[in-house]
Amino acid sequence: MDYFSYQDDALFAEDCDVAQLAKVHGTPLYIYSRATLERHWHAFNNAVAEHPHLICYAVKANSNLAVLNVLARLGSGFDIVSGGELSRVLKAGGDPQKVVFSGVGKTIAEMEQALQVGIYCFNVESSAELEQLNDVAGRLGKVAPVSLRINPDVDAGTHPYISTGLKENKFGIAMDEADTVFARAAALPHLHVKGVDCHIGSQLTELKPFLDAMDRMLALIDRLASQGIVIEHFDVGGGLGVTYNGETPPHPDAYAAALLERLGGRPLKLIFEPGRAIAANAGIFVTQVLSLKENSDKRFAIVDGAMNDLIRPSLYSAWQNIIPVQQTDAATYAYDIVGPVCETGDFLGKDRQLAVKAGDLLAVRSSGAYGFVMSSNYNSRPRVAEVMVDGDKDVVVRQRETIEQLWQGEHLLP
Ligand SMILES: Cc1ncc(COP(=O)(O)O)c(C=O)c1O
Ligand SMILES: N[C@@H](CCCC[NH3+])C(=O)O
Repeated sequence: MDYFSYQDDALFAEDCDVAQLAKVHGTPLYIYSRATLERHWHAFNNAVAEHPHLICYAVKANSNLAVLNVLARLGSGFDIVSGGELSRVLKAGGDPQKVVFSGVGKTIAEMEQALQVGIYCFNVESSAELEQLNDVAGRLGKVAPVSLRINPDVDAGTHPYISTGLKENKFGIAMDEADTVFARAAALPHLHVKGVDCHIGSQLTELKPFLDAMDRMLALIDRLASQGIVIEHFDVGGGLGVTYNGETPPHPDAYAAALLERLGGRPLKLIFEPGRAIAANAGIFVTQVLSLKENSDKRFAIVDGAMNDLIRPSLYSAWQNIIPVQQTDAATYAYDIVGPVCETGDFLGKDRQLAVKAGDLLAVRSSGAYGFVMSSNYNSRPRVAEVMVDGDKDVVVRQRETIEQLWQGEHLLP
C-alpha cells in the first residue's frame, strides 16, 4: 500500500464494516487500525535499519494504552512529555530504557519518577532544568542521562502553532548558548551527557527544514567533540508530515536516507520521535448526521461529533477529509459540517460537497493523531469510545464515558 495514500484504507476494506462498528459502539467514535499502526512503525524502523537507532513514538499523538501496547510489542521506544505519559507507557508494557523525556516544564516529581524507573534520557530544555535535574539526581543517589534540546532557529514552514524550532518559540536552548550549557552539563556531577536533540515542528512536508536543522546540529556536535564532549546520540525529533489534503511528505525511506547522508559517517546513534506519521492515518473519527439545516444561502450538516471530540479543525483551521461511510441517494450540496457545541468555531469541515441526509454516517479521516488525546468534556459532553480493528476482530480500547463519570471527583459544598 502506498504510504502517501490514506492509510485508513484498511478501515474501509470489506472485512471492516465501519457502519456496523458505529451501530454496535455508537457515535461519535474513534476507530484505529492495528495493521496500519504496525505498518507505519515498520516503515520508519526499516528506513534506518542498518544504522544504530531507536524509534521513540511520540506518545502525545495518541496515548491510548492499546496503541502504546501495539508499538511496545514491536520493540518501540517512546517520547514522553509528562509523568502521566510515562505511567501509560509502563502500563502498556513499554521498556523504560527506551523512553526519552521531552518537554519544556518538567516538575520535580516527574524527574523523580523518571529517574526511579530508569529512563533512557531526559531531553533537557533549559539551564534551569539542568541544575534542577542535577539536584534531584544527586538527592536520589543517581546519575541522570541527559540530552540538550537545542533550538536550531529554522523555519519549519508549518502552522505557527505547531512550529517549535524558531528563536521566538518557548522550546529548547538557543544555539548561541549551546556550547556553554553543554560545558556546564558535562561538569555537573549527577548528570551524564549522552545526546543532542532538536524538534523543529510538526506536519513538515519538505525535507529542507529537517536538513537545515541537522546541518546546524552537526556543526554543534563537531564543536563539542573538539572540546572533549563526546555525544553518543543525535535525537532528530519528530515532525514528518502526513497526507491530509494532497500533501506529499517525504516517505520515511527518503527522509532517513537524506539524514543519514548528512550524518556523513559520524558514529552517532539516531533517535526519531515520530507521532503523527505513525498514528494520524491509522485512525478515523465517525460521526452521525443529526439534521440538515439551511440559514439563508448556507447549508449545515449538524453532526453528533464536535470540537470537544476533535479540535484540530477549530484550533488550527486544519483540513481533514470528510467522507460518507455509505452512499445515499441524497442530492449533493456544499455543507459546513458542524457540531452541537455552543461555539461558532465548532466545525469539523467547511464547504464540503456531500450527498447526505439525517442519520447518515460521516468519517473524518486522518484522525488517529492529535484526535482523542486533545478531546475534552466541554459542554459536559462525555468523551467518546475508541475501538481498535485487529484483523477480523474489533476491540473497544476505551469505553465511552458515562454521564456520571463527568462529575467524578467533584463535590458540593457541605
Ligand atoms: C519534542 C517533540 N517530539 C516529537 C513530537 C511529535 O511530532 P509529530 O507528531 O509531528 O511527529 C513533538 C510534537 O510536535 C514534539 O514536541
Ligand atoms: N496538536 C498538533 C500537533 C502538535 C505537535 C506537538 N508539539 C496538531 O494537531 O497538529
